Amino acid sequence: MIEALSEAERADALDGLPEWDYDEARDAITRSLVFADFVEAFGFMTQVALMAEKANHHPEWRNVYNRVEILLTTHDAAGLSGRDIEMAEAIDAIVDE
Ligand SMILES: C[C@H](O)[C@H](O)[C@H]1CNC2=NC(N)=NC(=O)C2=N1
Repeated sequence: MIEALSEAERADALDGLPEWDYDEARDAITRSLVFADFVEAFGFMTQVALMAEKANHHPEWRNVYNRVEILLTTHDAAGLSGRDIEMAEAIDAIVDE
């Protein structure tokens, strides 16, 4: 069982993730991305999917044409955990490639 982050831990982590918003209702973080077209969006999702599978930590997400909305939370912790922070950092690195 993994622990959800405390409020102070969350505030610290979010300082380092300026592209992510906190969703209080879900105890989750979200990021919205817009790509040039569907191929770019789905290429990004493919990279994230392979990384997520390796990490055994999976995003909740939605894709509409060139837009991808991502929500990260840890089901095993019923809230935001360090695993979500690591995944957000890894997603940011893929976006910035
Ligand atoms: C059994 C397996 O380890 C769990 O179901 C993993 C898989 N992927 C997961 N993904 C997310 N986002 N949260 C989890 O708690 C989680 N748990």
